Amino acid sequence: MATDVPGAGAAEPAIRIRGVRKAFATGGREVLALDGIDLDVAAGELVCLLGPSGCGKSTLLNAIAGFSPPTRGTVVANGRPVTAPGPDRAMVFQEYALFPWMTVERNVAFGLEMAGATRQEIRAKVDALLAKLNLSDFRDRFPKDLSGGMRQRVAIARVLAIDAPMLLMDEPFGALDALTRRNLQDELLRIWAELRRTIVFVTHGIEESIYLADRVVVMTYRPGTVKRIVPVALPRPRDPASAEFNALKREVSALVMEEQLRHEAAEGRATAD
Ligand SMILES: Nc1ncnc2c1ncn2[C@@H]1O[C@H](COP(=O)(O)OP(=O)(O)OP(=O)(O)O)[C@@H](O)[C@H]1O
Repeated sequence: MATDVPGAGAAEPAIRIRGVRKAFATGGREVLALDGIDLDVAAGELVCLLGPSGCGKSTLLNAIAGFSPPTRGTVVANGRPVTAPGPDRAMVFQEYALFPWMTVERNVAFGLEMAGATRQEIRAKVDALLAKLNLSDFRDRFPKDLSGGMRQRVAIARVLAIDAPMLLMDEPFGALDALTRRNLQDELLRIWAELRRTIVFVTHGIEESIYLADRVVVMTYRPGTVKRIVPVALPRPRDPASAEFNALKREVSALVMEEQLRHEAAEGRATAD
């Protein structure tokens, strides 16, 4: 089917977003968070949603997750219209979302227990995931005894345990220091290369988006629309010090900066009102 929708190709995409608009009513006022979003994400693709605070990245991710349906437009994921959260779309949040009263092992096993897996299946899968994420020595610890990076690893292991074909990640590494962040980015890329899940990753880190993504979707400040899609054709592992990486970083920074300035101008107007 001929189409000019960004990302649209011959194969059925993993995510098909058409005409999505999302308005929130707050204090008698309407906030238009998203408008006219058209986007396709291919199966196995890693796409970053990038833009300044308030441009609607989380709102769009929540619409894909089924947490908050759009006011208008449609989201189809894995061939089915999204009307509610589903086990085919696993979410990873910035604040880990672990059960504090469960050990690492139990946290990772939880989704499998809920799905009715046998004790043997659970044991095999949890062992493999803990090994994959370098957590085997920490299986009996509680979240409070782990660093932020470790907790986020547990959160990722937990989501991988349920075998969702799609991972939706909302600034998952935003609270981590630079070194831990790079480590987890590398682990995510390693796991993604092995398992080839579809990943939609929200960030406001320009370097992070270019380091990770097949395509960076730069969004406009309110209402959030797709401003530009920047394909990142650099081979992995990517070198942030390389000339090619920096050329892309300059291009994406300029786009984000335009929206940041619009954001500041809008806030200035709101304060003056
Ligand atoms: N439940 C809500 N009620 C009212 N307004 C909301 C609600 N959720 C989001 N908004 C507004 O919609 C806009 C987009 O918010 P959203 O959180 O999606 O942006 P974001 O790009 O993810 O920002 P950040 O990077 O700060 O998380 C913002 O102006 C926000 O205030």
